Amino acid sequence: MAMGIGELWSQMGSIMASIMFVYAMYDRFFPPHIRRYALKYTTKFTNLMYPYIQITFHELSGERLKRNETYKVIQTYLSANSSQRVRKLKAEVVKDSQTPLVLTMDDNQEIVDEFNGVKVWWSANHITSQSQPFSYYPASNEKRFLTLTFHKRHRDLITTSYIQHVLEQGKAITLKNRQLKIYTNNPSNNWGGYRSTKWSHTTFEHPARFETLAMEPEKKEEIINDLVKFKNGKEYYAKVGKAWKRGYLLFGPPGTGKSTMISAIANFMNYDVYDLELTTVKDNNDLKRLLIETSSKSIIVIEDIDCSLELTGQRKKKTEKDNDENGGKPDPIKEADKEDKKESKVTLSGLLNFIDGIWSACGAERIIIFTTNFVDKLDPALIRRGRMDNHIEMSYCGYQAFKILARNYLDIEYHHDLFPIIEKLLGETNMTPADVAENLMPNSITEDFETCLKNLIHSLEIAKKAAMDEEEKKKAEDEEAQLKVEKDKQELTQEEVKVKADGILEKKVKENGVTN
Ligand SMILES: Nc1ncnc2c1ncn2[C@@H]1O[C@H](COP(=O)(O)OP(=O)(O)OP(=O)(O)O)[C@@H](O)[C@H]1O
Ligand SMILES: [Mg+2]
Repeated sequence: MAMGIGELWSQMGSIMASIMFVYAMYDRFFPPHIRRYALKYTTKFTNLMYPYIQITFHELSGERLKRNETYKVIQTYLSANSSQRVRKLKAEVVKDSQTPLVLTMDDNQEIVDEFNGVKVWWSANHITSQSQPFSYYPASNEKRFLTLTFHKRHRDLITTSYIQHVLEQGKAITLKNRQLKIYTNNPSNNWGGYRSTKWSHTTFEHPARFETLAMEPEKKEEIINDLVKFKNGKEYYAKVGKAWKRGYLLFGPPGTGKSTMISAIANFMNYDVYDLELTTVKDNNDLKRLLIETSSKSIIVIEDIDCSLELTGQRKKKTEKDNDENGGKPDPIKEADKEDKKESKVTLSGLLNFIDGIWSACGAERIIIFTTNFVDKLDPALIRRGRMDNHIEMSYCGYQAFKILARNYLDIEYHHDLFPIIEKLLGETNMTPADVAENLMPNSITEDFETCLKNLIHSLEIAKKAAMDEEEKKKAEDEEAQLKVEKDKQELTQEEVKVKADGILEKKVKENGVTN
């Protein structure tokens, strides 16, 4: 294109001026019907001569003049792609974004974009209207719009592929820049009030990332690959006819990083987190209503699923056993706990429906995560593959995990002489990453990293000794219990001999009649 769009406009301007002059003449000398006729044909003529097509995107649309999402998305695309080339920019504060100040092109500025070798021109404009319509937004009689200009021979390419490309890119940038949120459900009992909402939220700013998460590198890699596959799996899920969602079960002792892993996943995927507290959900119906109000690209988390509700078969059996241990009487503390949970009537089948019933089809690209300290307590139906697709064990700190913590907390990137001792001790005792991390933190600003490593060795030795003592105590208790069983058995045998002897005697008495 030899001629710039600005130059072209100035030429068009002089053509239009001549046309206006002719109109003015018409206005004076010709009646209205002739003028209308002339206008129709001059417009046709101009369109024939002008080889460009223009599309406008207005900032406000609809009867109530709501802000048009497409306008915002295009603005985001333009400011990310071409704002460096514009001289006059406008700074705008954007809500819920990591980059709150966004620079967009100012009025009457022009951006040239290229798509598949085809040039297009974007310009920002406004018109000032006289009347003041009703609007949700601060009073303004300026109507803003973006104009896209392109040659008519590229009409198909631009109206189908290019606009689609701009919207997709703009949305992706908006998502990437958005401020993540963490939601928690309000108790169902409080939903009725004026302007009450089912979820409350705040910004999610947890610093956990996969790089700082202490676990075996191969396992971490596997999880990351699984997440990437899920994120890019839109077509795959559509092809196999499955709802685009994935379930993760994180299990392991306290302090092994289950909650930290959830934050790392949220940051990695750029998803919001819905932290679902089941005990405050009244019934299955309310559970469905909560699900409907979650958005796509989110993680729904139920922490400590084994404690959330009486969802497990085993738990019920355990309660009965507890009562037996209590001489048949119910334990008052556990009874009070049960009373608290009675408020919630969410059932296992309600939860299963929530996860993969027809309700899970509303919205897409969602991850559901359960965490538990006791995986064996859970009902198999709840965690079967297909529901919880990926079972991840978060275990005690191994040597590889320790090296990540040493890098995080002490900036040790290389091998240290004390590492082999730590490696040996970690192999001999169970210490959670939370405890290892705690030991690696300097107790005062004067403590250097070597002292921190020695502190850890000291704690590991104490833990090892405590574990050995515990093991010996358990062994002694087991032996004692075994001895008791054998003694009881012996006593029982003597008793049996006595009963047998009594029986024989009785029989003889019966046979011989009353003895003298
Ligand atoms: N694998 C880990 N990598 C990095 N830091 C960890 C890891 N595990 C635990 N931590 C540290 O320990 C703290 C507690 O960990 P976290 O809350 O994730 O444990 P958890 O498994 O969720 O425990 P719980 O079962 O009690 O909920 C975290 O704030 C983090 O600093
Ligand atoms: Mg936790």
